[in-house]
Amino acid sequence: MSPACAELYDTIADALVDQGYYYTSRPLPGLPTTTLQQRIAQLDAEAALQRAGIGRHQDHQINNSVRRDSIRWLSSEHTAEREYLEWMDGLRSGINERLFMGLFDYECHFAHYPPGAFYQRHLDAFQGRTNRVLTTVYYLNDQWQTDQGGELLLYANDSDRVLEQVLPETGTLLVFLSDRFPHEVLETHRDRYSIAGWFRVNNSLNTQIDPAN
Ligand SMILES: O=C(O)CCC(=O)C(=O)O
Ligand SMILES: [Fe+2]
Repeated sequence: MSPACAELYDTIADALVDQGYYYTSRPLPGLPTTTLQQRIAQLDAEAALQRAGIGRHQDHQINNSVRRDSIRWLSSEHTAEREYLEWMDGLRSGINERLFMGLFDYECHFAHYPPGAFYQRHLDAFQGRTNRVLTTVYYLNDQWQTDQGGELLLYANDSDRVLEQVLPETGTLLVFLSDRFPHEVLETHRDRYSIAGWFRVNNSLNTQIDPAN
């Protein structure tokens, strides 16, 4: 691990302890941008993204009033995707070494929100009822302007207080405890690309489905 990474993991771990989330709009060392932008553009052109639903397996359903994005899960078969997954695996060990969170694996999907798309306020996990413990969102849109909508609003738990209003600008990364922070994606006025992911614990006793993803 390079000193730059160790320092970054310290910063992220400290932020998670202090406030439950970490947010930076500064591109991070080793985290790809251009290759992932090219990859999602290619997938989009090939119509390889599919409308996201809510609920899992037999409960999976498309609900236009809740979310209107299209997604595709990343896999390590493609170079750009693998580099992203490897970076997140480094972060996983970095956080485990510092906070003993027992993060076991990581899953993530590309998401495309076309103009008019949004995702209503939701929690990624309910307390004690999921194995998703830490959410990441990474953005891939150059030159996002404040009048283009599509911001992510991160709320304080059980209140309407907005903690962060995040422009989905290339290189911006947000990491937060999945069961603590309600959030929403405001209606976007231009195509909006991102990667949403979840670090999970290995909780095989847990049979509950995850809400909303
Ligand atoms: O794209 C974003 O800003 C957040 C997406 C999200 O909340 C989710 O996929 O659960
Ligand atoms: Fe979410």
